[in-house]
Amino acid sequence: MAKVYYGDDADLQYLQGKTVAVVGYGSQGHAQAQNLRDSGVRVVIGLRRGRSWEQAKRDGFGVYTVDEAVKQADVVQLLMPDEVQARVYRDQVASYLKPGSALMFSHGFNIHFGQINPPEDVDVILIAPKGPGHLVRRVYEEGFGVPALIAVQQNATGKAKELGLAYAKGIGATRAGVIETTFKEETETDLFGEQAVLCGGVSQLVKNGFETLTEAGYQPEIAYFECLHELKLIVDLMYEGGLAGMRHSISDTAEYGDYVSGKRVVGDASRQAMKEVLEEIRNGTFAKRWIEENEEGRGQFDRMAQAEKDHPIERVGEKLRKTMAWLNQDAKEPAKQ
Ligand SMILES: NC(=O)C1=CN([C@@H]2O[C@H](COP(=O)(O)OP(=O)(O)OC[C@H]3O[C@@H](n4cnc5c(N)ncnc54)[C@H](OP(=O)(O)O)[C@@H]3O)[C@@H](O)[C@H]2O)C=CC1
Ligand SMILES: CC[C@](O)(C(C)=O)C(=O)O
Ligand SMILES: [Mg+2]
Ligand SMILES: [Mg+2]
Repeated sequence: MAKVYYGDDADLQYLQGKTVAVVGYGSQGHAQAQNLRDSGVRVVIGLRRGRSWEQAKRDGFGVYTVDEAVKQADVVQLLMPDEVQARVYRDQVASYLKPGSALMFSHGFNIHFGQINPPEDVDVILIAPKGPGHLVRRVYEEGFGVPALIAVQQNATGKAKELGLAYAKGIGATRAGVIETTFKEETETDLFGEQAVLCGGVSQLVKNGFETLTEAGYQPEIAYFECLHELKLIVDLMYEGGLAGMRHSISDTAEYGDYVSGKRVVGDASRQAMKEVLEEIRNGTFAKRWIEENEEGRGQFDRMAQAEKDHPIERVGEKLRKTMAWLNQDAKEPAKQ
C-alpha cells in the first residue's frame, strides 16, 4: 500500500527562516512560488531577463539572475523546462549551491537520466504535483490542493523528507495527499502517462474521432462537440466517481456501446504500442531522443507542433470557443438562461 502524507505529517517550521529560490516562473514556477509565499515562506525567483522576469516582478517577487538567486537560497527548486535544466544547472547553479542546502525538482527526468549530478553535500528532493501548474495555483486559492509525489534521492542533512513535506505543505499538496515514491518511479510513470494516455493518447483519439466523422460528411462543429468538447464533461464524471461514476450518468445505450466498441478502437495493438512506449522510456531511448532533438535545434519538434496547430479541429474549435461565454469574457453571444 502506498505511503500517503497529509497536513498533519508535514511541518512548515522546516522552511522557517529559509529562502526558497524558485528557478523559472512558468506553469509550475508561478504556481509554486505564489502558493509558498501565501503559506508564509520567503521566496525569490531566479530567471533570465524576459517575459517571465517582468511578470514575476509585477507579481511582487524579488527577481534575480539564476546565480544570484541560488547564492541566497537554502532551497533551490528547478522549474524551468526539463530540456534546459542541465545547462542552466551546470552554468549558473552548481557552483553556488551551499553545502547543506536542498536541490529540488518537480519531475525526475534530469536526475534519473543522469543529466544533473548534484554534489553529495546537498539534499536532492522531488515534489511532483500531479496536475498542471495553473491548477496548482487555482486549487490552492480555492482552499484545496493538487496531489503530489515525494521522493528523496540524497539525504545529506538527515532531514530531507521533512523539508520536502514542508515544501509540499507550502504549495498545498498535503491538503490532497502526497505519495512516497522514487525519482525512477515518478520519471517513468509521468512520461508514460503523458505520452500514452493523458496527452499523446487522448489527443490522437480525439483527432481520429473528429477525422472519422468529418471524412464521412458530418459537420465539423458537431464532430468537435462530440469528440473534444464533451470529453471534459465525461472526464469530470470519471474524476469524481471513477469509470463506474461516469457509467452511472450516461445512458444505457452509451454504456452498452462503451463495452462493445471501446475495446475494438483501443485494443490489443494499442496495448502492444503502450508496452513499447514504456520500454523506450525505461531503457532511456525516449530520453536520448529528446535530448538530441534539443541539441539539434528542435526542428522536428517545431514541425510537429505547427502541423498540430494547423489541424482542422483547431480551426473549428477556435471559432466555437469564441461563442462560449463561460470560457471567454468577450463572447458576443452570452449563454442564454
Ligand atoms: N507544466 C506542468 O504543469 C508540470 C510540470 N512539471 C515539471 O516542472 C518543471 C517545470 O515545467 P513547466 O512549469 O512546464 O515549465 P515552463 O515551460 O512553464 O517554464 C518556463 C519558465 O522557465 C524559464 N526559463 C526557460 N529557460 C530559462 C533559462 N535558460 N534560464 C532561466 N529561466 C528559463 C522561462 O522564462 P522565460 O519567460 O524567460 O522563457 C519560464 O519562466 C519541469 O521539470 C516539468 O517536467 C511537473 C508537473 C506538471
Ligand atoms: C500530463 C503532463 C505533465 O506530466 C503534467 C501536467 O503533469 C507535464 O509534464 O506537464
Ligand atoms: Mg505529470
Ligand atoms: Mg510530465
